[in-house]
Amino acid sequence: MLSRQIFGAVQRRAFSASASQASKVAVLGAAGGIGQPLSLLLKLNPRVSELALYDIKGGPGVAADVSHINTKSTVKGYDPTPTGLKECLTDSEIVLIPAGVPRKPGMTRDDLFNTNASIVRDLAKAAADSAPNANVLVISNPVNSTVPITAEVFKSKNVYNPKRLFGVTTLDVVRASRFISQLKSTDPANENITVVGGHSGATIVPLLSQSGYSLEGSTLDDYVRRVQFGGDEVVQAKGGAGSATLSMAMAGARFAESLLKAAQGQKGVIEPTFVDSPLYKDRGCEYFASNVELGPNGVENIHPVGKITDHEQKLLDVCLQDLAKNIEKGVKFAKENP
Ligand SMILES: NC(=O)c1ccc[n+]([C@@H]2O[C@H](COP(=O)([O-])OP(=O)(O)OC[C@H]3O[C@@H](n4cnc5c(N)ncnc54)[C@H](O)[C@@H]3O)[C@@H](O)[C@H]2O)c1
Ligand SMILES: O=C(O)C[C@H](O)C(=O)O
Repeated sequence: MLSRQIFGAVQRRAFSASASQASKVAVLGAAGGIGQPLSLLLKLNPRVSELALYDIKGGPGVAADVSHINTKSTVKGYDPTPTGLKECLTDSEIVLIPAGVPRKPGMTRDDLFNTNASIVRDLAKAAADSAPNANVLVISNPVNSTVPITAEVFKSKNVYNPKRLFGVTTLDVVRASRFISQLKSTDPANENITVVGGHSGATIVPLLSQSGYSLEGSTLDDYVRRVQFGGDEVVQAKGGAGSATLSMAMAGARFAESLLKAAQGQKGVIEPTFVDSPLYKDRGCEYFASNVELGPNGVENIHPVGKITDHEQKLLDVCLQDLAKNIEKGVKFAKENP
């Protein structure tokens, strides 16, 4: 009885409000380090009515396990075949993609490109064919390049809708908020630090000044570095067994929840995300992460970066140079390897 009360309270805290609308959510890579806890969190979300789990290995097993949780949604695991993938994707409102290999110590996210680019390309092809109107949430790294790859695939099949493609950068904001709360002894739940740019190293630009903080000198440098290289902290600590999975699952579930809230009519839902953006196209960046208001059609309004300090401007200038190269690499790959 007590455990039911505790579970209910946790569930209500994690996902407020109930859903009236049917929402099928698919996870591609559902048996992985991120995929499993992400599937668990989605099963706890009352806004999800149907959970579709696909992996090249172990999808049905994860689905059987998660399906015993006593929430209303149905859960199905699909066989690792083209038909299984097609059925998993069909009628999905949201498709989350955490499929691909994670980093080991000493690797950059770009070092994952050779393996993950083709995995994401092939899953994007299947999504473009079977779920062309879904919101596609790319988690697989390097996000700065896998999002452009996904866009090129959708463009090649004439179904690209820039309002429905998202690189998931939520974890950067989660970290930036947590790390400032540790420095300032505040409640991290009340922190929401804006982070713009992309999702790797110097392309991750926290804008502390916009939350009224003014760290100086090495405290500022250390903070920025920790946000930019928070992923490496986890990769090091796991010592070869992968990268962030649990915090990422929370971040991915939060982003999916925000999209569902917006789709179900809630106004003013804002999340940071890496999208097709007008902000820095003139600097070679077709895609850029900033705060984005979500709506029933996906992207509703892309917020500009706004007022920043000279220090933040310098970080942004470095970011844009790296980001343009990462984006170009993804576009080139997709065009040369259709
Ligand atoms: N965006 C972010 O903030 C963020 C955060 C953490 C990790 N990541 C990235 O997410 C990816 C996954 O990380 P992980 O720790 O879950 O890795 P993992 O190896 O634990 O899991 C990956 C899963 O993908 C599956 N997979 C591989 N190819 C597939 C395909 N073609 N179709 C379907 N499934 C396939 C594997 O079988 C495996 O179950 C990595 O690229 C990692 O770098 C991104
Ligand atoms: O660091 C990684 O490789 C995984 C992820 O992008 C992260 O930020 O934790």
